[in-house]
Amino acid sequence: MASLLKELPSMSTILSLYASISGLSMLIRTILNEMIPRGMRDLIAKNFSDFFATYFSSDFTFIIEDRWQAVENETFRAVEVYLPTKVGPSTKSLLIGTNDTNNIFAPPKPGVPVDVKVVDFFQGMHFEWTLCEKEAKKYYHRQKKFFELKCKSNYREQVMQSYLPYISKTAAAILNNRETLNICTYDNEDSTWESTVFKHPATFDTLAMDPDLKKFIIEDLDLFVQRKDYFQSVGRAWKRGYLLYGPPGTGKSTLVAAIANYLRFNIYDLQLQGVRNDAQLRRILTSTTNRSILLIEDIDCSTKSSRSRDRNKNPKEDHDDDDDEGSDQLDNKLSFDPGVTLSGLLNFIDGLWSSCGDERIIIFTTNYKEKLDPALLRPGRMDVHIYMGHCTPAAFRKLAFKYLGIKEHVLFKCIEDLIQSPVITPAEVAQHLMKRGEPQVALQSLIEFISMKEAEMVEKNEAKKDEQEVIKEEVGKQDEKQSKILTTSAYLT
Ligand SMILES: Nc1ncnc2c1ncn2[C@@H]1O[C@H](COP(=O)(O)OP(=O)(O)OP(=O)(O)O)[C@@H](O)[C@H]1O
Repeated sequence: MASLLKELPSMSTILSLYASISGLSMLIRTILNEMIPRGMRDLIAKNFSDFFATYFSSDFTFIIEDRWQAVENETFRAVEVYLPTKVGPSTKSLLIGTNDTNNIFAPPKPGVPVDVKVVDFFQGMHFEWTLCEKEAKKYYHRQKKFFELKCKSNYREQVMQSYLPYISKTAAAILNNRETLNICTYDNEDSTWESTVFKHPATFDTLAMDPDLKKFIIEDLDLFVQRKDYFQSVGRAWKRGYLLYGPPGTGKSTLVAAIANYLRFNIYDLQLQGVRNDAQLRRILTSTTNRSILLIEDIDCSTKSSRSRDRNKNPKEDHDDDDDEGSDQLDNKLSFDPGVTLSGLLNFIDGLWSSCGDERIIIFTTNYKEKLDPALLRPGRMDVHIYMGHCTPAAFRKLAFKYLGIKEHVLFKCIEDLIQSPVITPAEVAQHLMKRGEPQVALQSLIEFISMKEAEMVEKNEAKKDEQEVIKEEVGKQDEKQSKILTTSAYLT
């Protein structure tokens, strides 16, 4: 111990060493202050402190689950779109595949496999992403997916303020420029939306319909996507409902395809028949993503009309129906499934659940608007009602150009005269124009078809007239009989 104390430097040596170090540091500081400008000095100091803070900072993990408070988590969706673009050499495996069933040569798209680390750099920060899966507690619940984002804990603020908004923006740009759209149908067994590539060639340009109506729809869609702030300021959900009605083959489905292609929105095609109850309907609807179209075709088959078909099966229901005839019947069960109500559906359209999700288009189609429940037609429910009617001369010219590549023909005048009255649908016109050979052959066959349909219609109308005459005569006879009875009873009293 004594020898150890002897080896220690003396107090005066320590003091003189301290004096020399502080003198040297003052000299260095003075030189640096003289030579390096203030801005540069601050930057160096900041980088030094950042480096030490990062180096000694502990790790932090963000968890981004696929659902957020009962709805789809848009942050999860954004990361799902963004992350495959960051798969680099440090990633150990890659998920690849394509859902383009129309094209077996379609190049596979990359995806992020479960439990594989993906590294990303943003503004000098280093991030590690992993997609994880959590087993469902019950066999009929779907597996939960979530992303883990690992970073230094002092990046937290920047992740929230800049990194995640940057990811959302990038994902939106990727989705906007995507080449293919998806159409999704609900798989009841797996309780998920199954998607497949949607490659419908219909556009507003190929759609044969009244030019003013077409212009109106395009302007309405443009206005809708531009008015996020407006919807917020008037306290309405950023949604737009379209009811397309008209006879079969007039282009309702084609218009839906044209809208999807125009807006670059995916389509969720929901068959209400398969939905068990309102709770499931809510789950299905809240698991659709933003910037999408919810399509429910033949909505009339889900309401009053189909229920009346079922009446024959259940006389008790028949009795119930008679009681509330003419009312909104909001709480009546839809016929195909006693668990789904129209009110459940309306709740999502303009009720409390309507605020779930942004930038949604809801489209109902029907061949029989008159059969729809009045509750569905009330102002404010479906914003725009669009009638898709029989083929007009303008629509015919559009189809002729589309199918035959001609703008004029000697037979056009004859066809235009024939279709002044609503006899033929665009689908029927298209069917004839698709015939192989010279345009003359196709147009001739179309003329014959329209003439035949017109003759059929005249015949039907005549038959109807005759029937009405007979009924009128019958009613007249009944009235006469009744008045005789009344006169007799008046005499008797
Ligand atoms: N207005 C139209 N413009 C262009 N093509 C049309 C039009 N209407 C119908 N067609 C053609 O007819 C076919 C059937 O049309 P579509 O399925 O869109 O009719 P729909 O009104 O939806 O019929 P449904 O009520 O039976 O579902 C389409 O494949 C399309 O090629």
